[in-house]
Amino acid sequence: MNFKAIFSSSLHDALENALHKDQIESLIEIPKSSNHGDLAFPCFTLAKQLRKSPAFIAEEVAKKINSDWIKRAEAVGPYVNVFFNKSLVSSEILKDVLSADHNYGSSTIGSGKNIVLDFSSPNIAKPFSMGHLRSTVIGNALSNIANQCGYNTFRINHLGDWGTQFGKLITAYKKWGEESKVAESPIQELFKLYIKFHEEVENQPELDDEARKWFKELENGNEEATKLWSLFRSESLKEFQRIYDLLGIQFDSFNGEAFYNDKMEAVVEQLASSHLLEASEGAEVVRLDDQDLPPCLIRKSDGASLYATRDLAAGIYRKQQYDFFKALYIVGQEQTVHFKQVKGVLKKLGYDWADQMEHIPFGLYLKDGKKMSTRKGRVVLLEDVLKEAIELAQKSIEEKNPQLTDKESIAKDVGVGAVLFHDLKNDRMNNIEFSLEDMLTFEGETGPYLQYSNARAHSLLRKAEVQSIEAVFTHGLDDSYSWEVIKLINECSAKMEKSFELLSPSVLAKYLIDLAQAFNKFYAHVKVLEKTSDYNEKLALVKAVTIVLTKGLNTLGMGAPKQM
Ligand SMILES: NC(=[NH2+])NCCC[C@H](N)C(=O)O
Repeated sequence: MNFKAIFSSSLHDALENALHKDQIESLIEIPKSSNHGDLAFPCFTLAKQLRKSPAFIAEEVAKKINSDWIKRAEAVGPYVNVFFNKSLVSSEILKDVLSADHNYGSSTIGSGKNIVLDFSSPNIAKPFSMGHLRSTVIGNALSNIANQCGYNTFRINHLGDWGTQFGKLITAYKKWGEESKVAESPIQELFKLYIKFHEEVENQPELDDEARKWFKELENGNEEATKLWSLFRSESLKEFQRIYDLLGIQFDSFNGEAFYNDKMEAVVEQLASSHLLEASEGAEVVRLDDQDLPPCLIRKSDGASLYATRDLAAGIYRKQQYDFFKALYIVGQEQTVHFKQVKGVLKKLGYDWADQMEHIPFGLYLKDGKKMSTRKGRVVLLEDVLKEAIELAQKSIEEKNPQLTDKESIAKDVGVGAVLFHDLKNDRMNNIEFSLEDMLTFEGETGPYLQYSNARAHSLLRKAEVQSIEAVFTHGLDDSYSWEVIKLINECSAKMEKSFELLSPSVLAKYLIDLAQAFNKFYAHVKVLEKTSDYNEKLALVKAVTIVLTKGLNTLGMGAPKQM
């Protein structure tokens, strides 16, 4: 139900075409205090046009407002304030929600359009960093939000599984590596080897040449190199998969950088034949001075390809494969220049669709105000974080609700949800202070608070012991607490769309907090289980809250347990 459209259409009739409908709609305001109505129309623009005082016009217009949905219109100074017919409107909205059920909130604005999301994309043989966590969580939520808006999505994990570092790793593994250790804890061992390489190279610079040679071998398909590389890759993937399983996140493709190994030559040739490739200190680059960007390095002096070369090939491949409406790259802000360069080069090749590629950056995780990094000892391993969150959730359930049957899976939903929500409620560009305690409290703007509100609504429905709620409402709800909840429920699909438009899950996250807060106020003031004449309506509202909260939580990538 579109409140603004109802009001503006009624205003349009009242104003006898003095203003255009769109113009009216853009002028309508939501009053700060609900004492001033649900919507208000300021009469200044009209006053100028008609050369009468705004207050006089407000009086005239208020008298002419006439709609079944609107209970009362009153002039207050220069404003026309309207109050909607709460019982009529709420019955209508509740009918909508109950009949749409879990489809409520979905829309079709994106139907027939494809969105490619490149997210998570950790680097093989390196720990999964907090930055990768943010990319994973934000990318997953954006993909779900896009689906709710009707878009088709393709979720791609662009694994960092190619590049000169694999030459280093092969060199180090051949010198110091042990197969059994790598099999036991692959990423830890491989990362150690990588660090050892960097220590040793200080005194033995020839190691660098060896590493370069091995990467060349790898690029040329040498059997030994390829075998080692696939071992590193598959062992690392196993570890990453454990994290994805914990998070409940899936991908459509794990085509990482290596996938483009046989697709880069074509791009390089195209660049050459378009006379875009220039020699620079033995390497080959594309100059982007005209875009105020540093040159994009395409090929090193030894012929090896680069990160950017692979992203160029990937961009072209994805356009062909998915004919995307948008290609989103959910990657930390430190790669801003890189993505500008990739787009810049593609545009120079005449690919105007490069404008449909969008880098979606995000801020850092901080610990005690400093960047949480994998290098300087401030490393926090993600799997440990998630496991600790789950354990803490389990303890709290054990204390609060020891008789629950499904404790383990609920603890997982709550623990993981806490970590996810702590991230997603922030505007994505903000830095986030990492604190497990803050994440896991049941009060304030947290994941557990949302999940708990939803579980509380479910528990009311269980206690009411009704088989099903009939969507036939004879009374309607007309108290102010229900009304606040109803108005929020009605915003569900608009919030989904806004979240996608701004490519920010925080819009949805904040909306869910508002809804949970309004519901908890309702719960505190309205005796839901008292068999009043509007008993059925109250239960319908509670049911509608569970539908919207569950939809919202799932869209953010969180579980929505019915009990906790
Ligand atoms: N198409 C891309 N470049 N995606 C992002 C890759 C992120 C990269 N593996 C990193 O960890 O920094």
